[in-house]
Amino acid sequence: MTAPGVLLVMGVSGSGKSTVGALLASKLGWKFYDADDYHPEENRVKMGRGIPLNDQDRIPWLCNLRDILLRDVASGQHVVLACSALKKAYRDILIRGKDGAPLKCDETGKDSQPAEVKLLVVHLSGSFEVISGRLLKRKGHFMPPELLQSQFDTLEPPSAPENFIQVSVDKNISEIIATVLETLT
Ligand SMILES: Nc1ncnc2c1ncn2[C@@H]1O[C@H](COP(=O)(O)OP(=O)(O)O)[C@@H](O)[C@H]1O
Ligand SMILES: O=C(O)[C@H](O)[C@@H](O)[C@H](O)[C@H](O)COP(=O)(O)O
Repeated sequence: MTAPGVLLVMGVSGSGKSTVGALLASKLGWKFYDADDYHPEENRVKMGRGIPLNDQDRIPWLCNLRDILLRDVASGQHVVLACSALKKAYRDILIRGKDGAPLKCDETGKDSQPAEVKLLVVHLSGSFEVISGRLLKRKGHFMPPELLQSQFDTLEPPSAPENFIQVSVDKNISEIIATVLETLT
């Protein structure tokens, strides 16, 4: 496959996004962003209190991430982004922005290419039981395991025509990394 500009490692809380994303970026020599680091304080406080985020909380956060991706891709930088991106509309924001890809203008002011980010979605998919077991063991994280059910309720797994692969979280980390790297070659 032609290498995408961005690998989006997505899934519910505890599915392994941060672990897998950081390792993939290191193997590929790509830049790594963990979307958790970009949540405004209000979002972190809300989740910390056990209240799930809603669209209003997530959309500005996703728009900010989209701006970061666009900037990096425009400068030729390849990126791995670990981000829940639970709904298709959220992934669309990362790819095309909130109002669909605005047209980029060239120096003459004429419209040229839409500013779409070429992105491969890696969906880390698993059962509630396996993932909640991992969350209960994870220490020092602001996200309470009690929010996992709402994450599953919100999740819209990627489907055609999205550019995606689904990888089971039942695999060990090395197998997950190998599967993604094989897809890229
Ligand atoms: N494939 C896996 N097999 C076993 N443990 C895993 C796997 N992926 C992640 N973990 C563990 O599960 C926990 C949640 O992973 P993490 O990367 O924090 O998930 P997320 O970023 O999606 O919330 C961590 O303790 C991590 O070490
Ligand atoms: O969209 C959301 O509701 C959040 O982004 C959420 O999905 C994310 O999982 C938290 O930020 C916790 O972080 P972890 O995914 O690392 O548990």
